[in-house]
Formats: sequence, C-alpha cells, structure tokens
Amino acid sequence: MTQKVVLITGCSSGIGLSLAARIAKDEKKRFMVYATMRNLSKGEALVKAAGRTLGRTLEIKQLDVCDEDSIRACVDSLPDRRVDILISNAGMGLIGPIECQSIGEMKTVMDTNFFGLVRLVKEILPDMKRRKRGHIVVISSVMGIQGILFNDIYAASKFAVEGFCESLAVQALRFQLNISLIEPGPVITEFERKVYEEGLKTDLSKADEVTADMFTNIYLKNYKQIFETLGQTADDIAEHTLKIISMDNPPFRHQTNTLYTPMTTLKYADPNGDLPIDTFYKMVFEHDKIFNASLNFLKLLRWRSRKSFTLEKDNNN
Ligand SMILES: NC(=O)C1=CN([C@@H]2O[C@H](COP(=O)(O)OP(=O)(O)OC[C@H]3O[C@@H](n4cnc5c(N)ncnc54)[C@H](OP(=O)(O)O)[C@@H]3O)[C@@H](O)[C@H]2O)C=CC1
Ligand SMILES: CC1=C(/C=C/C(C)=C/C=C/C(C)=C/C=O)C(C)(C)CCC1
Repeated sequence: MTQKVVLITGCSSGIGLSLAARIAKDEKKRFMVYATMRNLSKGEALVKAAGRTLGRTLEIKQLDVCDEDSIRACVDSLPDRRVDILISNAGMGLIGPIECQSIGEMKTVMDTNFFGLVRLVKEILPDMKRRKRGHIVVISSVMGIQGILFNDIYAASKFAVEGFCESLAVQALRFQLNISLIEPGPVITEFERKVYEEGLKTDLSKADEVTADMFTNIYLKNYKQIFETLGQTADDIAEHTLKIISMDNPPFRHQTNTLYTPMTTLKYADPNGDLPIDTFYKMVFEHDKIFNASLNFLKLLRWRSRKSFTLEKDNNN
C-alpha cells in the first residue's frame, strides 16, 4: 500500500496541530504528513505532539499562505511535488463593529482565510488534475454558511471560501478529485483567546453607544460562555477530518458540532432567509434569559457527562 501524502497548513497550534499529530499517528500508517507553519520557531508544541512519528510519518516544513513563493518552495521540496490530500487550515478571526476596524485589518483576514486557500489550490490543483487523484479539504466554519453578529468580515471570508469551493467542485469531479468543507462551530483553541483579547482591546470610540454596548455587553459577555457550552476540542475536529479523508466518497460539506446544527438548519428552513436572522435577534434581545438558561443547562450537562466519564475511568483503573 502506498502512503497518501497529506499537506496541512497552520500546524503551529490548534486544529492544524491536532490534525497533523492525529493523521501521522494513524494506526495503519496510511499517511505521510507534511505539517507546515509560517514560523518554524513555533514548532515546539507540534514536535511534542508528534512524538515518535516525527521523521517517520510526519515532517515539519515552512509555509506562509500569504506568500506564493513560500508555497511553491514547500511543494517543490516534496518528492515529485506530490500532494494527495491538501488540508487548508491556516486562518484567523476578527470580531467587532466594522466602524472600529481598518480596511487593512479586514484585508489581512481575507488574504489569509480566502486568498491563502486560493494560492494553495492554484499551486496544487494542476498536479492533482494531471494525476487524476486528490482531495482538497478546507477547514471552513459554520460561519461559512451563516453569519454571526460582529463577525462580519470573518464570516465574509468563510463565505468566500465556500463559494470558491462550491464552484470548483464541479470541475474537480471531471478529474475524479474531491473537495470537502469541514464546518466546525466554536472550537477551544488559540483562535478563541486571540479573538477575545483583541476584541477587548477594540477602540469603540468610532461606534455609536448602542453598537458599542451590544458588542461589549452582549457579544463579549456571552463569548466565553458560548465556547464553554458549545465548544469542541481541536482533537474532536481532527477525528472528524480523519474520517472524512478516509472515505471513498467524502461529502462536500461536513458539520462537526451536533449542538450547533439546529442553528445552521434554520438557514435551509426558510428560502427568504429571515428565519435565522429573526431567531438570532430574538435569542439575543428578547429571550436572552431563556438563551442564557439554555447555555447554563448545556454547561451542567457537559460537566455531569465529563464527571461520570472520569468516574468510569477511575473505576476501570
Ligand atoms: N477555533 C474556532 O472556533 C474555529 C476555527 N475555525 C477555523 O479553523 C482554522 C484553524 O484555527 P484554530 O486552530 O482554531 O486557530 P489557531 O489560532 O490555534 O491556529 C491558526 C493557525 O493558522 C496559522 N496561520 C495564520 N496565518 C497564517 C499564514 N499566513 N500562513 C500560515 N499559517 C498561518 C497560525 O500560525 P501562527 O501561530 O504563526 O499565527 C496557526 O498555526 C482556521 O481556518 C479557523 O478559521 C473554524 C471554526 C471554528
Ligand atoms: C450561538 C449564538 C451566538 C454566538 C455564536 C458564536 C460566538 C459562534 C462562534 C463560532 C466560531 C468562533 C466559529 C469559527 O469559525 C450569538 C450570536 C451570541 C447569539 C445567537 C446564538
């Protein structure tokens, strides 16, 4: 059996790191993983997580998705430039009122999340077409199908990713290639911390009082609670992705969080598009007490299931 070559971007932390380590540790050693990051000095955590797979089924390489030359150099360094599975994971968040964000900041998000993917695909797709073999997997988001309050630019970048992939998928099929979008809800990683800390630092002087209050006292106030109650781990996303890359006929879209699906389903339930917008509005402004009570209830359920899992483990040992 020949090993499949997997190239992953953004492996210095979070989902990329978990993905690289998990795929390299595949029990049947089906994959050779090239785990890339823009700054190799941030590689320590991955080296630790990779353990004995380093130098065997996992190699670390430099790749900045905002730099075409670095993408080309990385792909050129691979045997026969072969990539069987591309996992486009590198990305960044941005929250806050748009009147407090510069166009420069917004462009960096688009350049990383959207053009980063485009640059990778431009470099790798022609070879995949020639070989008639390949799978492009993109870590998108639930925000690739549904916008969320104060995530205007981030959601736009993920919508762009989804539109790009949906268009490309038909052409890809002609060459027997697959494209899959992984759509996680909140995941507890560096992303959450960075976005929250940057959010707290936002200069709200350019926003009106109502908007500033909404951002601080509704969005930021509930942010941590939402991650605590609905958040998955990076390892969860890695398990889902491993399943998708192991399939003969992988799906185009895959949502990872069953607690979140009632929200995304609203999008498909109303062709006019009003249902999710009205529901989110009511959850935030009219039924905030019920919304918070539901989150607290979920938190309690999670705490209990974690506790019984720990007890079970202790009893088994
Ligand atoms: N966390 C969440 O709630 C969710 C995240 N996602 C998506 O998952 C993906 C991974 O995010 P996550 O693991 O959570 O966050 P992290 O912040 O932990 O990881 C992001 C990774 O992307 C890298 N990166 C950023 N810019 C570049 C670049 N120009 N070139 C190469 N690498 C870059 C970072 O590198 P560096 O360390 O150098 O900054 C880091 O390795 C993103 O696409 C994100 O949009 C989707 C749904 C939910
Ligand atoms: C659920 C929900 C909310 C917040 C959702 C969040 C914060 C989701 C974050 C998703 C992420 C971080 C995806 C990354 O790609 C609101 C708008 C507060 C109120 C309505 C219901």
